[in-house]
Amino acid sequence: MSIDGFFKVSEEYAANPTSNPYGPNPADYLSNVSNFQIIESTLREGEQFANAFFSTETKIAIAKALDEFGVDYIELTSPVASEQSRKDCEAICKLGLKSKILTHIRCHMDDARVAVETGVDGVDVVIGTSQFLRDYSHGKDMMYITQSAIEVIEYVKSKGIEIRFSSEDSFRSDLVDLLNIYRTVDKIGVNRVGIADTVGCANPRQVYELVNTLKSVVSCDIECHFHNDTGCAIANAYTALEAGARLIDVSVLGIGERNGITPLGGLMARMIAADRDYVLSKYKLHKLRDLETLVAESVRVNIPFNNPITGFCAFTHKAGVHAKSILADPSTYEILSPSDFGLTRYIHFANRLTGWNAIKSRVDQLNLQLSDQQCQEVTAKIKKLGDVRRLNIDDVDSIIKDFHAYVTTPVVRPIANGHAPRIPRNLSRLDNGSSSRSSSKGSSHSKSKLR
Ligand SMILES: CC(=O)SCCNC(=O)CCNC(=O)[C@H](O)C(C)(C)COP(=O)(O)OP(=O)(O)OC[C@H]1O[C@@H](n2cnc3c(N)ncnc32)[C@H](O)[C@@H]1OP(=O)(O)O
Ligand SMILES: O=C(O)CCC(=O)C(=O)O
Ligand SMILES: [Zn+2]
Repeated sequence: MSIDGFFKVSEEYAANPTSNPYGPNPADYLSNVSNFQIIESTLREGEQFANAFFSTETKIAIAKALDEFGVDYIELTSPVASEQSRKDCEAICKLGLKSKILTHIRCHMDDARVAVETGVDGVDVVIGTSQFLRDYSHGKDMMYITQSAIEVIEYVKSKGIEIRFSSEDSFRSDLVDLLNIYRTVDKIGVNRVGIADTVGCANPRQVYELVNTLKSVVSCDIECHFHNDTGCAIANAYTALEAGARLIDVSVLGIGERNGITPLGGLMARMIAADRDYVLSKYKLHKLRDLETLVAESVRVNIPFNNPITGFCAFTHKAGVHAKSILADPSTYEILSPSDFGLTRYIHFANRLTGWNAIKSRVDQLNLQLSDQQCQEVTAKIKKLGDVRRLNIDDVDSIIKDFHAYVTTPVVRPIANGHAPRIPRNLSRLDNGSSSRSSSKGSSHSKSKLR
């Protein structure tokens, strides 16, 4: 069965090699992988990140940057959280952004009354439905939850703005309870229902099943919110879209409660691999790095080294086998193209894992002429020094230049006959690893010559 499936996909791809084998499966009619929207919650969930404090000016700067990036919705902290939160919400509503502005409230009329007065385009209502939260958060039963949901939803709808109802801790809630309340709120006309993996316990299979089941019960859009406690937040978001959810909650760098939620950049990476045209048509990916830098600085963290897309080594190739192929065709070892994000690809050649193809490329960049065999010889010298210590570009360039000078200088050079060639002293010094020419200047990265 799975072997049949494998051959089928392969044949399709072989027949049309421009199609994307990692993209949405056309046979999956439920999938919204090519039709998703983003609810950007840096200014709500992100404000719940332990290190976050957003001044009004910072909130406005972030909201504008998110709008320029092209997110569909911007979700803001509840206006009842504090007086300044309410004023900031009003101020952001007055910016006239293209993204729709939402605020996030508890399922309570007091919160709803304040929210609708702020000028938001919509209200995201949430209430815990798991036994944990029913016992220890608000202490209400499902009957009470349903009645207050109906009251809040009808009130917000009467104000002519969007309303979403979400169950907090959905994956630890009783399925029958969940489907009953979602069916009820769908009938009274919510714009969206939300599923929230509040504690980050869900795995992709569970996500697929819950979204798929909910899809058969409601006619409105489904939004999903995934915490990343067990590292599944991006995979769960993608799977939710495959199962028919339409909207995903994200924050810049994934900031939020504990270790946060699905990150905007990581989701972009996942989605562009699936449907590049759709993602490029909607989102200004060249702005991602500046957006992440803005948020990282305001919450005083670094962008992680292994961040999708913007991590410092996200487009750096090192091993000789990889470098050779990348130089010939970047698709060999890249599923994402750095140029889609306004970024550059690097080949890291100053190390002992390098190969002669990468070194030949460096020789060309230095405008030197060495034969393939000479490149192999100089690569061996680089590896020798790389066995002894960490290298940088200056080390490699010196070895190459010295070798080049040696092989191109017309001096008498005894070769072969069982005798070792006479090596200039400086190269010999480098070979035994005692060079005093190591420089702290320059990184050990070189721009890929191709592209
Ligand atoms: C999973 C999530 O991230 S949900 C979003 C979380 N967001 C926030 O908490 C926003 C920031 N929060 C705040 O500023 C404050 O918690 C406030 C203003 C909302 C409430 O503050 P306080 O009244 O001092 O209550 P406190 O925070 O101690 O407790 C939460 C209260 O909300 C109630 N509550 C919790 N969830 C809900 C809900 N979904 N719907 C209605 N009421 C709720 C609890 O019963 C509790 O009220 P109680 O003390 O009368 O029992
Ligand atoms: O409103 C929602 O859907 C999600 C609320 C939240 O942050 C969570 O449950 O983790
Ligand atoms: Zn959350």
